[in-house]
Amino acid sequence: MTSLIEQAKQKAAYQAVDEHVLPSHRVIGVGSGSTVVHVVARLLQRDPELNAKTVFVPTSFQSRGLLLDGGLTVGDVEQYPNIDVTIDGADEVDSQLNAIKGGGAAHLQEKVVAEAARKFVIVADYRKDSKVLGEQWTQGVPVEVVPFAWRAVLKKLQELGSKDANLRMAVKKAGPIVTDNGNFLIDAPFGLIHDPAKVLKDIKLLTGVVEVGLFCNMAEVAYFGCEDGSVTIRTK
Ligand SMILES: O=C(CO)[C@H](O)[C@H](O)COP(=O)(O)O
Repeated sequence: MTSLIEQAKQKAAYQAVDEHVLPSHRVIGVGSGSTVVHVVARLLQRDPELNAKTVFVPTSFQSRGLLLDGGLTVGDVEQYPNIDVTIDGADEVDSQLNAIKGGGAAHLQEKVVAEAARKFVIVADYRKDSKVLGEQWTQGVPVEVVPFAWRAVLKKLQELGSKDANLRMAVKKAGPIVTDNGNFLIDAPFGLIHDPAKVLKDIKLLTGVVEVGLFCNMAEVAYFGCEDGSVTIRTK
């Protein structure tokens, strides 16, 4: 039996695909994570002739695999810098549509693919819906760092106020997780984040930081699958 959470993810993903992936679109950005599995499932239900005329730009090893397994054509931002729409999940979304991403360690490519799109759409279940970032997602802001600089960046993050910042460790591998880009990841909790754009800027300026999992003023719309089976749509 499908869990409530899984149903919520599916509802949000299906509705977002139905409302934002248009027959005229030729390049679609596809995010990463468990909600995006449902995005790809819905894309695969479209007219195969339409999908054959469309290129899909993945944001991780995981989403590339989903697209290839589905027989879809994949491309990258180097070939397709102008994306019609990108649909991705999120770890938390605030009332202004700012988001924390990077729970799956993929936020660098996710941000590039989202920024390349004319429209960025978020899909999530009800647990991700917050007024202020940091309410629900308490493990911290994901910060991708070059391995050489991790300890220096950790210290700077602590100085910025994230005293519990920590290197994300791997499961089923000794040592830290390594991102798809060969980097390390620090999770930096900042409590409630009332001004995410300021936190993003402060962290991004630290030498050795590659990308920060704060997506500010990027999403045009978010779809939240709710516990009662409905979908809440938040627009700017
Ligand atoms: O940012 C991400 C990966 O870096 C994901 O979109 C985010 O973690 C949400 O994942 P899920 O849909 O599995 O809850």
